[in-house]
Amino acid sequence: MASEPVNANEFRELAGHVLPKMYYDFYTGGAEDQHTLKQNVDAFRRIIIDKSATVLGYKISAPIMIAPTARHQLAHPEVSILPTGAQAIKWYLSEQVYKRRDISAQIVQRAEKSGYKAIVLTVDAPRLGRREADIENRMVAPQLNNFEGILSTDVNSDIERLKSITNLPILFKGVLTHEVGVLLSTISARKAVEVGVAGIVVSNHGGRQLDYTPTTISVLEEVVDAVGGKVHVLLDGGVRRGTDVFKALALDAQAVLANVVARCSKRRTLDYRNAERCV
Ligand SMILES: Cc1cc2nc3c(=O)[nH]c(=O)nc-3n(C[C@H](O)[C@H](O)[C@H](O)COP(=O)(O)O)c2cc1C
Repeated sequence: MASEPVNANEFRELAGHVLPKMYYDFYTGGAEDQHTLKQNVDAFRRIIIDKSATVLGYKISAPIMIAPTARHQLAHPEVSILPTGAQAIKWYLSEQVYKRRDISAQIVQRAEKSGYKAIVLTVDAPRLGRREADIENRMVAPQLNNFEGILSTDVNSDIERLKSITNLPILFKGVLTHEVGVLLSTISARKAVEVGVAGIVVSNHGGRQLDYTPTTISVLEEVVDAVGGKVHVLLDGGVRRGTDVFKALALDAQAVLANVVARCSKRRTLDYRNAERCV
């Protein structure tokens, strides 16, 4: 042990150095051959967690992706350059779809040619959020005057337009609710499934668009339940630690299980390990 103990095993090892053997053995020992005691620990050790996940048919080593963020150049002129050897699976983020099919087609085809594997359509940014710090700092977004009237904000038309120009899977980013209009998001999980997206990102744009929307982690279960396993569900917002990822995964699993239980409710007993039999 190098310095201070950092886990239970190292505390036990330290105790072995400082306690009389009689007391150390009393605290740490088991019955007879101590087989069960060792087996308890070994049983956990034998379980190897495979953290990999599959998204849109691509295997990723952990269920973690990087959310799109604009204007990296404000931090550093070269900061948004992807390393040549990057193993990343890139998805193209589209804030808006253009009313003119040829402009949309041009952009999407460029993304396809550059090896992007999906189109992510941000559905919670028909206009920029009121960011008061930006107002105070006079950090005014460049006006997109040239685009006036050519951007669409109608999700139904957007998805049809996108589908007509690409075979790439399409995801909606910015879904917060299962039903249209129940909460504040313009698009619900059910609607997203209905119009044929491959996945949705539960997101409130990191709280940068509309204040007082629900937190993403609080609506995850409802959304997972609503899509019933038909499309991928991703989440962003407030994820700051690896344990946050596992909390989200746990809620996701809970929602899936609840869904299965609901569908199996007519059965007298439910074998959770074979729950898919009820589906
Ligand atoms: C500086 C910044 C710029 C962003 N730009 C975009 C953007 O252009 N399009 C978009 O869909 N989301 C954008 N987002 C939102 C992120 O994709 C993501 O939804 C959000 O940051 C997640 O919340 P978190 O910051 O708490 O992790 C941006 C976020 C930040 C912090």
